[in-house]
Amino acid sequence: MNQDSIYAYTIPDNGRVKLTLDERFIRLEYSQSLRDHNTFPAGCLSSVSCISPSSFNSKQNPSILYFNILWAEVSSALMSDFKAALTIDYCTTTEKKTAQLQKLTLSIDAEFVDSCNEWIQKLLQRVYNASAGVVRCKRLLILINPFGGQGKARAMFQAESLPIMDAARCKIDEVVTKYKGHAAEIIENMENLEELYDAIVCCSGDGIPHEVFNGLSRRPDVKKAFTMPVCQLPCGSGSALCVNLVGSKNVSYSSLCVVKGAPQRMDLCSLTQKGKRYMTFLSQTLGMIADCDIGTEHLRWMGEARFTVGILMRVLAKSKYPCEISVRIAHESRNQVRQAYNEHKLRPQSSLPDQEDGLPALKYGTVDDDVPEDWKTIESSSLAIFYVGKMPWMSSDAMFFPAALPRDGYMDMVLVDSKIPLSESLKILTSIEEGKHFDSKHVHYYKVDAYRITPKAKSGFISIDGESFSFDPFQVEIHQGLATVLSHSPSFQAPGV
Ligand SMILES: Nc1ncnc2c1ncn2[C@@H]1O[C@H](COP(=O)(O)OP(=O)(O)OP(=O)(O)O)[C@@H](O)[C@H]1O
Repeated sequence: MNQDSIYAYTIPDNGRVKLTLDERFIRLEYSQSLRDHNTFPAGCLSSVSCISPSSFNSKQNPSILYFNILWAEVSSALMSDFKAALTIDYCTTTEKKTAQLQKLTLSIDAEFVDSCNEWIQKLLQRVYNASAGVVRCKRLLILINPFGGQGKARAMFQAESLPIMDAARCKIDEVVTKYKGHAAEIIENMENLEELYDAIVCCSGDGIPHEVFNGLSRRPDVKKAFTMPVCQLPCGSGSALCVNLVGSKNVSYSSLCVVKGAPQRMDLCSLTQKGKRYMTFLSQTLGMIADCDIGTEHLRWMGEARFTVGILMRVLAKSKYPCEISVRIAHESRNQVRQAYNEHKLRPQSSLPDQEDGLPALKYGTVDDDVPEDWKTIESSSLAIFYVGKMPWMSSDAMFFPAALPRDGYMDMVLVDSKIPLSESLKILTSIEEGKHFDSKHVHYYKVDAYRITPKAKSGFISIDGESFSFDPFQVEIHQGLATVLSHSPSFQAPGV
């Protein structure tokens, strides 16, 4: 027998199955009699149900992608007829990035238990690629916001995520947040956080990751704290962190990606306002978008649709938001932004500057200091959209920043004036889903590394990572690769520019 192959038997009909470790998947070959009768192993109702469509070779030779495999083991208790049970826990996945937990149970001859265990060790090395930083049996701190989204976060976690994490032998500690700010407190104050857990999983919208990054920034050993990977299960009305890292709003598929994720560095920004310093990982906005985000709380029951409805109402009303923006622009024209995107996309993770001890010093001071002389100042009495983002998708139907990259050291800034024709505003609005507004001449798209915004209206909304902030001037600057996220891919799940 090839050492990458083992033989097992289907239960109860005892058909012979050869399982071979291929490059990216286990190949299953059934004996002729099974193929003739079109029967497949228990836990595998048909050839299609036990494979991922992308790895489907033929009906006769189904396969299970290593990425989809959670665990495998041989039971120590012998079954009847001197046989032991081999079980493989895995997920079937679809092209739309949904996942369903499956279990394949086969029997093996008792005399082959040792060689089967050796085969399983080889399998698990491929399933969890340690050299790529993938940790098996992860110890996960799950932070659940019971009110996130439509209040279903806990039930979603229990039903769709926990079975997958259990099957992957993860160690789960669940904490339900009790009040706004609780997640930040937990992260700031937990002793030995970095020794206890392999990742923090936010079972929520984007509010809890925002709190987690701020909690990490307040820990005594900031440098070490920011090596803690953070990720999200999409259980809120806005779950942009997950949409960008996973490319799906399916909780089961996102759970598979948590199990298979490895730490990846990501840029994080500092924001100063009214004498305080905060961390922001996703976005800052004032004007129409903030109005729709914060000003549509009464439409929360609509889920993500509340953003779309809110924007449409304001575009039709030609709402404007006077402000002064001072900005340090790195790439201004569309061509420059495209070129920067393509250069940075290929840059390896190892080229990041070494992180200093403690929270990085602010290169450009705070919002209370003078604006640096080389910044460009834009005064606008008719601005409609001021939106700055660090990730392409702001929600699963809005790719506002198609050129955003995880660690290029820039934020992407979008400015749109309210004076453009209504037809153009509507065109921009309908092209945001696929990021096509990037090419509109009415959209100003910059890559920037720092800016300040001063609202000129008496009242209004400011939204930072989807959280409501005081309607006062604030200043933001980027820290390249400061944070760590847990992701199965080093890139964002967006097509780019
Ligand atoms: N137990 C709690 N009670 C009240 N608020 C809470 C609680 N736990 C967390 N929060 C706060 O709820 C807010 C929204 O959280 P989250 O982002 O998870 O949900 P969401 O419904 O998706 O919201 P959004 O889409 O606006 O981000 C955050 O500010 C968070 O701090």
